[in-house]
Amino acid sequence: MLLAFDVGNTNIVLGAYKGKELLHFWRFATDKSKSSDEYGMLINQLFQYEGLSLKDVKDVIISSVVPPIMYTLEHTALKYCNKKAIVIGPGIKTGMNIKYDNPKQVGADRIVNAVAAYEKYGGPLVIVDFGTATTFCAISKKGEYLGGTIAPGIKISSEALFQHAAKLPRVELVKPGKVICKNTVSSMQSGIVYGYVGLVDYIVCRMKEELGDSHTKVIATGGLASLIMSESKMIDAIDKMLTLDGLRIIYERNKR
Ligand SMILES: Nc1ncnc2c1ncn2[C@@H]1O[C@H](COP(=O)(O)OP(=O)(O)O)[C@@H](O)[C@H]1O
Ligand SMILES: CC(C)(COP(=O)(O)O)[C@@H](O)C(=O)NCCC(=O)O
Ligand SMILES: [K+]
Repeated sequence: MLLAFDVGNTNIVLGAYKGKELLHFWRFATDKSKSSDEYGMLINQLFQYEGLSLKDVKDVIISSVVPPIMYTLEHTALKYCNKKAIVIGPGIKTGMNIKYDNPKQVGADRIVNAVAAYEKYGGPLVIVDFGTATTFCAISKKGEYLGGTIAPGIKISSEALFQHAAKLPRVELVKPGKVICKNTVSSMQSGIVYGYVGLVDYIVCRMKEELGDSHTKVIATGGLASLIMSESKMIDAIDKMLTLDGLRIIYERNKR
């Protein structure tokens, strides 16, 4: 069994693969104050609940955009799975040519998404990942990582709005159905959700123009993808498991 960790700034998504099959996945908070034993016990409990055993873990692979948690998670893998984790970074074969000024600067999650999406859908591609930040990545027809855009995430944008205005409450992220709204909550929901759809469609539209290929596919992933997809004119499909699948694919390319 392969244990794959996708460590984001808000959540860790953990997947257990048997070959190509995703047996189970779990999502828990990224908590820099948790110890390796606390993560070990958490994972052990999740495994037991599903009738799995940590003894069956053959390898561990980690993609992280949160450097300070890596020592802890690598230690968890060593102590509870008896494995040295494969960490996405220098020395790992991704099979993707990274055209960033400094390839080391690209978030590991963006590269992993790109590898999975190119393998599953082919290029050219735009990938939109709705996480703490919303990232847009462009992949060429021949599978090069060309670069992209980073925007503030939907949740943190809405938090900022309520934190900085005394009379604005925290609102649920849903579509209010109109943009001429007659109360504070709906007005904020309109600004956040429809405003965000505008952001996404504009960036994707420009990316397609820069790519210059009308066959460009647009794939969305991340927690809040479905909320935006339902209004967007530019997103072709949602693939919730993109990052975990990318980890599985990269693992296959680097098997020891
Ligand atoms: N299924 C979901 N429904 C609603 N909100 C979600 C869902 N999953 C994640 N979120 C929210 O979306 C934001 C981004 O989450 P996530 O995709 O896990 O980000 P990251 O990869 O940066 O950790 C978080 O604020 C999280 O609370
Ligand atoms: C842009 C990100 C913060 C997104 O992270 P997430 O929202 O998944 O937590 C992450 O990919 C990152 O830290 N990237 C490094 C900068 C870059 O990709 O250029
Ligand atoms: K992510």
